[in-house]
Amino acid sequence: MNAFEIRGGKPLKGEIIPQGAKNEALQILSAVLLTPEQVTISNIPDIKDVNKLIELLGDLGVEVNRISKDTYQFKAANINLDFFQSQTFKAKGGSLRGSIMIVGPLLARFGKAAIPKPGGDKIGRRRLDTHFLGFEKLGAKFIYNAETGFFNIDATQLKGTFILLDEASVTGTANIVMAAVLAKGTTTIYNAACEPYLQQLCKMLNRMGAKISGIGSNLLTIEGVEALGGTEHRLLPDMIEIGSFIGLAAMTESEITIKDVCYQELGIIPDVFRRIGIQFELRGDDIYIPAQKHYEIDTFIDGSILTVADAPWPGFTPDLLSILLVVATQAKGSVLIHQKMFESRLFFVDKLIDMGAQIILCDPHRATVIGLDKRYQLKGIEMTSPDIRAGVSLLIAALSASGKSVIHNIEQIERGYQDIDTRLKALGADIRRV
Ligand SMILES: CC(=O)N[C@H]1[C@@H](OP(=O)(O)OP(=O)(O)OC[C@H]2O[C@@H](n3ccc(=O)[nH]c3=O)[C@H](O)[C@@H]2O)O[C@H](CO)[C@@H](O)[C@@H]1O
Ligand SMILES: C=C(OP(=O)(O)O)C(=O)O
Repeated sequence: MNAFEIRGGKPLKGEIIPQGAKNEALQILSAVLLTPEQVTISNIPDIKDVNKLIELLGDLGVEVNRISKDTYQFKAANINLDFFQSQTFKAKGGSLRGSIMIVGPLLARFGKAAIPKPGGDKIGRRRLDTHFLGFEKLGAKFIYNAETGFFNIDATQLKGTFILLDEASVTGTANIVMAAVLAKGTTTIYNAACEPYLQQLCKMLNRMGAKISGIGSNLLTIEGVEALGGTEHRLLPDMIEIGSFIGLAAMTESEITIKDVCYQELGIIPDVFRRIGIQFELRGDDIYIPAQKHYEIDTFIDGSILTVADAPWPGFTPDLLSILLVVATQAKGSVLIHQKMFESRLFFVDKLIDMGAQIILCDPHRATVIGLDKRYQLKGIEMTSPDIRAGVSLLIAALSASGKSVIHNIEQIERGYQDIDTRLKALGADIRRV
């Protein structure tokens, strides 16, 4: 297992280009299964999760052609439906949460699918009810085989209907949309997730011939069509990477420019970092963060302690809460971080406490951070990354800390951040793989 060794406490400087969005990539790649025609996708990040899904598509019979570093052509003309029952599929599909999103397109196009219990981060219970309830509403039947660990799903002809989602699940909405585009009649999805990556998916599907309206809202209407054709699609920059780099700059007192961020797609993210006290400017479509010694956490208007909580889009994404928490440890003031969606994502704060941060873990969902205002520097330690975003938060903490830190289990970080050590080194970070 690889680890990063970091010698922190050095300011960084320079420009960084965010990678294409991991979570958009997983939706968009699944959608190539909806057509026998060619789909070209660009700005694909070269990261573990995405590469695993591309490999899985290849195993299913999709012709995969890498035409440049970040651009691929896909052609799902001949799909091998028997691959579903194989142990290879079980192992590969089971290790990647995003693999659940191949079910919607396969049901839509072939009337059947199977899926092993999917993986992803161990950040609390992660149910899939929304996906399954949605498919069932469209007419699919599920059989779970406890012995093999597979869900087998059958649907001779999906039929459009009204679906009120039990929660605004991101991958759930994407999956149901992909199932509904080829269903007979009209599907209405209420309480749909509406984050930018889903909007991107719906726009791409419309370019392929689908009829989806209400894009960007929580009420999607999908008129089923007979077939979809090929298209070209470019992924947005990864907004979680962008947020991570804003946090990195503040914590390490660095002057950093984040290039081509597609600012209009970042929603409330910049405002939340501003409320933590971080200053930055929009220059064209770049975010410029000056080196800043101190930053002060805002209070609510009535003077009470600021709370930052996650919420379905356009609320603040849960994937940036761990990063915000780390950044708050060196701010002036206090903040309550409330992770509502996931119940095991805050336990990594014990490592930050070991490094010298002042944090009270109130319960599995809430942590109060008492900012040090840089009175004391965090100190480097040896630690293990429990999940992708905690991993990057610890990396940011280590880069700001005095002395040496070692972060183990960096596979977790690398499933979502491309060449992170090389890109940080280019900014002047002292980081090496051991
Ligand atoms: C591959 C991928 O795209 N993963 C993202 C996707 O996961 P994913 O699509 O798996 O997450 P969901 O949106 O389904 O839900 C995430 C968690 O939030 C809870 N929940 C969700 C909606 C809601 O209204 N109330 C609520 O409590 C769910 O029970 C679940 O525990 O969206 C999550 C929420 O933005 C992100 O953290 C993941 O990075
Ligand atoms: C939790 C995440 O990913 P996944 O849903 O793949 O576990 C994430 O990207 O922060």
